Amino acid sequence: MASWRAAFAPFLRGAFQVLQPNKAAIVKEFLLCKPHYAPGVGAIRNMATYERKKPHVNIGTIGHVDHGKTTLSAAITKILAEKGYATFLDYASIDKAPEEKARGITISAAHIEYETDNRHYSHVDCPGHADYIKNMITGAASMDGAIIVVAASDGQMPQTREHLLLARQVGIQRVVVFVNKCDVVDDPEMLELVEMEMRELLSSYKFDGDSTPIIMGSALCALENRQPEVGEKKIHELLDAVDTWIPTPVRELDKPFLMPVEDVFQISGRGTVATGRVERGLLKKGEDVELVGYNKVPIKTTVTGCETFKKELDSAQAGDNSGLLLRGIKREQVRRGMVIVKPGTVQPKSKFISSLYVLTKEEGGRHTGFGQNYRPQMFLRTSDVPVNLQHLDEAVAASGAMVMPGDNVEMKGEIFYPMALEEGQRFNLREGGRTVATGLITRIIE
Ligand SMILES: Nc1nc2c(ncn2[C@@H]2O[C@H](COP(=O)(O)OP(=O)(O)OP(=O)(O)O)[C@@H](O)[C@H]2O)c(=O)[nH]1
Repeated sequence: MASWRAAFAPFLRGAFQVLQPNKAAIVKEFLLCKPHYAPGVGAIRNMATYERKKPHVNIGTIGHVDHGKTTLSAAITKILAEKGYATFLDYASIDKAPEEKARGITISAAHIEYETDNRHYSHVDCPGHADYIKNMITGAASMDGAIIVVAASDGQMPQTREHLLLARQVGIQRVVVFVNKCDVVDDPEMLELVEMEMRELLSSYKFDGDSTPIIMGSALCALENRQPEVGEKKIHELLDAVDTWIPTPVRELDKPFLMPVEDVFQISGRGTVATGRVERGLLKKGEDVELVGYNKVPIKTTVTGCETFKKELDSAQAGDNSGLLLRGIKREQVRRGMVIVKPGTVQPKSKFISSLYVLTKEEGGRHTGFGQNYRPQMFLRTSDVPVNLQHLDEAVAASGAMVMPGDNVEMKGEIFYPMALEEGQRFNLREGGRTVATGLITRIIE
């Protein structure tokens, strides 16, 4: 261990010199083996090679604030660590949010690595607080399936519903429900009610409400080694349900490479690393790429290193949670929301036609309608940019017609930056801290 640290000492010192003290502390955390925190960011040097022995799946915990997502994430690593399938991460090392908030930097979702007998997982623990929903969206954007955590003591709450809706919108087909805190609820009727209401809610968001596995347990009991019948046993049941109910996605390996950027880091002496989940294709170390988004002309560069969870990858491929080391690129040139693509395959665009569904008040949306030139924030892959919306039909626009909550409409959109827009892509519109509409790009105009 000592020699390991000694090897890194000059590297760490270099990093600290160029960074503000608070940022330096964060970089130190990345480097001193916190593999759950940023899957693609290690030192990209002298590391083990990642072996693709099991199918890889991206999942995560979603749900209302304080319902137990972080406790459950910690409990999963504890139970799997006993089988040698994970590194045990206690609650404090996963729950970074308060610390990050105090430092005034973006609250991000924490990534955790583990495996079961059948699959290898990257797990993201999404912050539940409504203020952090933006990060939940980008976290969920990289999930293939999710564990929705709902406390038996509260039942479903606003973010239970909002997270489920967003999960649906970012393309998650199946979720598993973990009804947590069952250690403090004795009344079987109350548990039955929570289950029944969750099944109804799932169906209302077009998940399979009848067949979705619902596990009743206690993450805290599992973590604290007590009441194994609601603790450890239920974590095993949950993992079995995840293994069997959430399908291994078919990855689009034969398409041109595309990875939306979730985060960017400067590794002193090495360069800039962009992390994210590869959406499609395959990229080998040494290949040229372009950064598309926010600029009219894509930025050209070469990927000189790929890694996942501090292990080196020969190639980053669809589904991988990766970090890509970009040659000759400054930290400031890369932004969350850009995409890294095979050169020439994606052009930045800003005008499109979309099919929109406007959420009702009951779904957490607006109470009133909106008219011509409505300007909410558009969330697309990992980006969020302001958008201007207009009626397609000029006569309708001239009449001053309003779009009302509950409406399905076709509208023209223009975003304020050229981004990697594609037909068939889903997005969300948000305003004042809530999701107001969900949409689908049906045609690119320009
Ligand atoms: N009694 C009981 N308490 C629990 C259980 N699981 C979590 N808690 C407690 O509930 C509180 C919230 O748990 P967290 O894991 O932080 O909840 P969270 O959903 O991750 O919260 P955010 O990250 O803020 O959205 C903590 O005080 C936990 O100790 C459980 O199974 N039983």
